[in-house]
Amino acid sequence: EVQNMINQLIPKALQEKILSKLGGLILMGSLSPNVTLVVDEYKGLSINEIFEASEIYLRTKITPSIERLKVSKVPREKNLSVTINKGEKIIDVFEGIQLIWEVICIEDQKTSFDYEGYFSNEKVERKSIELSFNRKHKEIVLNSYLPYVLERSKAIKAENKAVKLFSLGSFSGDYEGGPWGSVNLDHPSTFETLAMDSTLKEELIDDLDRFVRRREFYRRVGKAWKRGYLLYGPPGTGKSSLIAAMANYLKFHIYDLELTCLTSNSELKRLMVSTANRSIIVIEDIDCSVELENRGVGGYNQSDNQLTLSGLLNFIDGLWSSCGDERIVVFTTNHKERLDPALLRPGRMDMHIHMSYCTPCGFKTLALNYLGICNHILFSEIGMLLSDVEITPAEIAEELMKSEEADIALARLVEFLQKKKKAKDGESKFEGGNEVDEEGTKSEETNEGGEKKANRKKRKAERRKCFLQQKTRR
Ligand SMILES: Nc1ncnc2c1ncn2[C@@H]1O[C@H](COP(=O)(O)OP(=O)(O)OP(=O)(O)O)[C@@H](O)[C@H]1O
Repeated sequence: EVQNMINQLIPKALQEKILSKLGGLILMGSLSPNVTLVVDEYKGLSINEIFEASEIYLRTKITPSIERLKVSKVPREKNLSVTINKGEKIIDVFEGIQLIWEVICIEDQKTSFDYEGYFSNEKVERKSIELSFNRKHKEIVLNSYLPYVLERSKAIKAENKAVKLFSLGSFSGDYEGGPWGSVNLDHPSTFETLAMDSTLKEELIDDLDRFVRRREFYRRVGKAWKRGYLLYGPPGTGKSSLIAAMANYLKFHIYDLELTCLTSNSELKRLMVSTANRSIIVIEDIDCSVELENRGVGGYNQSDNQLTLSGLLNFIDGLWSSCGDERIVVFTTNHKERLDPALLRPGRMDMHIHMSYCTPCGFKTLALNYLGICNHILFSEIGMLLSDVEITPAEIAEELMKSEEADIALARLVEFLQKKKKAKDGESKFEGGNEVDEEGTKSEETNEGGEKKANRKKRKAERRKCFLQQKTRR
């Protein structure tokens, strides 16, 4: 009754003010046993992170009894967003404590003056979320429950995030990524579909998991929160597919850093600082991207007017990596043996990952991906042939795509592998007779392949540059 009288006589806002002035000491017992936290949408001009997190968290707590929901979708977001409407209440339980959430919307008048001094009143909606619970649980709510809501919302956000591929020159029309243009990645590659050594795959997944959960560790030991991977192996063994699988697994955006588009360290720095946290910076074909070796490797030439390997490495290890969080850098190469020792030095790239020719185990993953089968009478023959010849997963994938019938596709694959084996047997006989000559020819072939690739990359870079220039002119 006393409580009712107080409620009738003193407005709620005034009650709260008195309570806070008295430190809540005197009237606490006689007033409501509940306390309400008001979470406004904005704090000044900035969005209130707790509001944002609560909204996301409450989406997962929607029950069938809720009558009014709001649904929306923003451009480029994959999923619809369903939230509770104003006035609706949601009950949550945390460590046995009952918590009541309510969405509140208050219409307000906003007075503004235009440049001629006329003022106008416009109606604005102020949104807030209220959280009520028994006041004796205040400490638990503030110290455990709200941090939990923040953590959960972060995870939910990450799950729903559309992974993007940022590159120089592939503009989607928006400039949110600064000099980078972006498209949704939509690459279907995942660790499940990736044909690679299963132990290595597990090691890599563990490494990534450890990396993302060690924010405190990196802070404690004073290391920038970044990880470097070097992927090496012949073309078509899945290096790009692995990068896509990593991005899909972590929900990190990819920045495809094409070094051949750049001319100086300062340009590189500008691009690197405009990359976002929780992203993977990819530098493909580092051995033939730019002639870094001729540009002052090892720190002799630190000029900002040139692009140097030392400039790149110093920046990755130095200032840039400490400007942000959760950075992953991936270098790929088809020729690890051609890399500058500075890149291979211990501590530079945390993990060297060899993407090999297709193994019998990798083949089983591909057969499951492409034909939907886990076993077949031809598997053992294919396994034996694969141990004899060097075939990339890309080649196997191409063969498996030639028929939807597993029997036909596998029979064709056997034929294909047998042909390869015959060719290889013939080659090795030939090699036996002309050992010295062949070695020379072989290394020339490899060099030629490398040069061809370098030329291809140069042409691609030229095209990108042209595109960028046109874009700037427009
Ligand atoms: N290990 C793999 N697992 C599953 N599919 C693969 C694998 N390797 C290659 N493929 C298939 O072959 C295609 C080409 O492979 P990918 O581009 O990933 O190879 P890469 O090693 O990056 O080649 P490059 O060195 O020429 O860039 C992929 O789109 C995929 O379909």
